[in-house]
Amino acid sequence: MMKIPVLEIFGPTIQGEGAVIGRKTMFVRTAGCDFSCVWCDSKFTWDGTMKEEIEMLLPETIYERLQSIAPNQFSHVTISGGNPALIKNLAGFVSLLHDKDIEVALETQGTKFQSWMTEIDQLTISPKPPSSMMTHDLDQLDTVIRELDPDKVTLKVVIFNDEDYHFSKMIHKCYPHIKMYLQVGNPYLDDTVEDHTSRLLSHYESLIDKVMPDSEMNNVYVTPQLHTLLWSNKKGV
Ligand SMILES: C[S@@+](CC[C@H](N)C(=O)[O-])C[C@H]1O[C@@H](n2cnc3c(N)ncnc32)[C@H](O)[C@@H]1O
Ligand SMILES: Nc1nc2[nH]cc(C(=O)O)c2c(=O)[nH]1
Ligand code: SF4
Ligand SMILES: [Mg+2]
Repeated sequence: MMKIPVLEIFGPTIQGEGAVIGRKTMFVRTAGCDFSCVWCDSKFTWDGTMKEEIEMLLPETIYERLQSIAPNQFSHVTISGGNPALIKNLAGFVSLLHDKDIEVALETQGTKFQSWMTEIDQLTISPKPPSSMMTHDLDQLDTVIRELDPDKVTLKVVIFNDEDYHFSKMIHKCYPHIKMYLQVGNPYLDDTVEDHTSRLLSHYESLIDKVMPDSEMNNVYVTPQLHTLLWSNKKGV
């Protein structure tokens, strides 16, 4: 079986984002991304600063590591990155987890489709808004979304400003049948910032204030990143 480039294995913790926010889960974070968002909270997955720490691991080894740090303490694993959708051979890992009765979630930005993605229980696609300084190829996004079961997919757009909000509305209009999460952007990537919780909550409140009067956004979920409210942008939580 093929090996997977892994940068972090941690948990149990709460899933801080999206459709299963609050769910007790383990995280497996893969290395490498095809984007370089200016506000990426996991830059170490692609900027080269941690390249010595990347381990090429077999699915069985990742499972053993998960069990050794949290023996029988989980029934859910979230795969994030970087962009785990760059990896051609995650099928074996996903089916190994399913064989053990473990649910599997995946975080990706929607630039690549792999056949194993149809096996994921909760797939979050997070198209990148203008503030990221990335230009999302919307045809590519559409190709990925068309391959997936709408009931297992959610969209999650990170919002820092009005342009991002407009972008989220455009995406929501294109895919009204897919659940849409608006997630407030975290500008405090240095986790030593003072008062991060009250600052983040006030950004969250501003986003709520934007959405509530908007009759075109009656079907959306508006969330903070729960883990950053608690722990700022600390690694490994
Ligand atoms: C680090 S990314 C990894 C998965 C994939 N590359 C993606 O972007 O969807 C995980 C999630 O964190 C979100 N994210 C990254 N930086 C953020 C920030 N500064 N504030 C809020 N959300 C952020 C991304 O949009 C994505 O939904
Ligand atoms: N607790 C927690 N929840 C998360 N949800 C998505 C995360 C990610 O980095 O993809 C993340 C993360 O890094 N930590
Ligand atoms: S796509 Fe995800 S991992 Fe890649 S740079 Fe953007 S936020 Fe970071
Ligand atoms: Mg994160």
